[in-house]
Amino acid sequence: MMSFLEIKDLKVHYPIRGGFFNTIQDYVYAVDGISMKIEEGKTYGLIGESGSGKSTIGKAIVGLEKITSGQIFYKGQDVTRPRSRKKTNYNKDIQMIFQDSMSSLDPKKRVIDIIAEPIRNYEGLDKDKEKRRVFDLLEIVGLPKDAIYKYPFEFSGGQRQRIGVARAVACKPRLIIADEPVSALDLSVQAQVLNYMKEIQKALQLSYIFISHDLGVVKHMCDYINIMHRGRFVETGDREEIYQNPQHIYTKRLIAAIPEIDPANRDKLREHRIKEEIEFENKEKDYYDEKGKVYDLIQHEGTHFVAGKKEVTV
Ligand SMILES: Nc1ncnc2c1ncn2[C@@H]1O[C@H](COP(=O)(O)OP(=O)(O)OP(=O)(O)O)[C@@H](O)[C@H]1O
Repeated sequence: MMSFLEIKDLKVHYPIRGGFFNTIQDYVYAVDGISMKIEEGKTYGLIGESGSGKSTIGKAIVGLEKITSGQIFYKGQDVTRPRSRKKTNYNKDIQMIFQDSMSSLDPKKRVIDIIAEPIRNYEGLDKDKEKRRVFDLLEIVGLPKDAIYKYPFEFSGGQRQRIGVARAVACKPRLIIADEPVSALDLSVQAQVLNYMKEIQKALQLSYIFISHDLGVVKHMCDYINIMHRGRFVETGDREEIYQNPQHIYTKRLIAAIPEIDPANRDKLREHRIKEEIEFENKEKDYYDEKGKVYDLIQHEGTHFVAGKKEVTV
């Protein structure tokens, strides 16, 4: 299938200023050369530890973060510069939702105004049609009609996250970038939110970029997974390739860190985790250069790519 969005060699570097004249002393290489292709109806995981650059990629794609270099193509058009985005509907078609629904939803606004905001920005429907659309959206995300005149604080965390999703899908986007959308929620509520996100995906042919630090959470969501470390992809592939046949020492370590629910297996898992930690330390120089930078990706097989020195990965 053809991809509708392509990210090429994206870099976002933040200057670190200091000294008497507040000059640039160095850079944080938050995102340092990542490429992705997004197809319709698919889910892509962006997984890595805190600080690996996941959120920065999401924000750079939706225009909340300035891109240092690289390109974004949408429907074949170069939309890297914000000014070039209008004619392709890029800003309407690519939406982002965040982990903390309490701070991302305006507490002074009622649900109708929160959800209708993008509709007002992009479609300008008359009041009746707008209200009907908001009712439809509430139904899609499983909230009652009377939610419409309430304020965000009147809902639970899981319900607020549904409001965030309703707002994100209000103008029928093609891609939603979901930044840790369930990590602030209880386990049981996490499953509910993930399930309806999947249902909405099917109904609307949506694609997702799903950001998480936890490979366990995204296991059943993602078709493709990009494992991220130090601003770069260390391993990319489809779900089976990553979970069943991980190649990079960092991916192996992340998989070993997935919590074990069954108490009978916990000791075994702890041993496995320690083994992977030792393996990581012993083999680090094969997978990272002398400055600690992740090597370029090399094809392992099919859609499975692994960063490392050639002799290690083939
Ligand atoms: N505005 C900024 N100025 C300077 N450095 C920044 C800025 N925003 C992010 N960073 C740095 O860039 C790196 C990547 O941050 P980012 O938030 O993308 O990571 P993340 O993988 O999403 O982590 P988390 O899961 O904690 O959100 C971090 O080292 C972070 O400290």
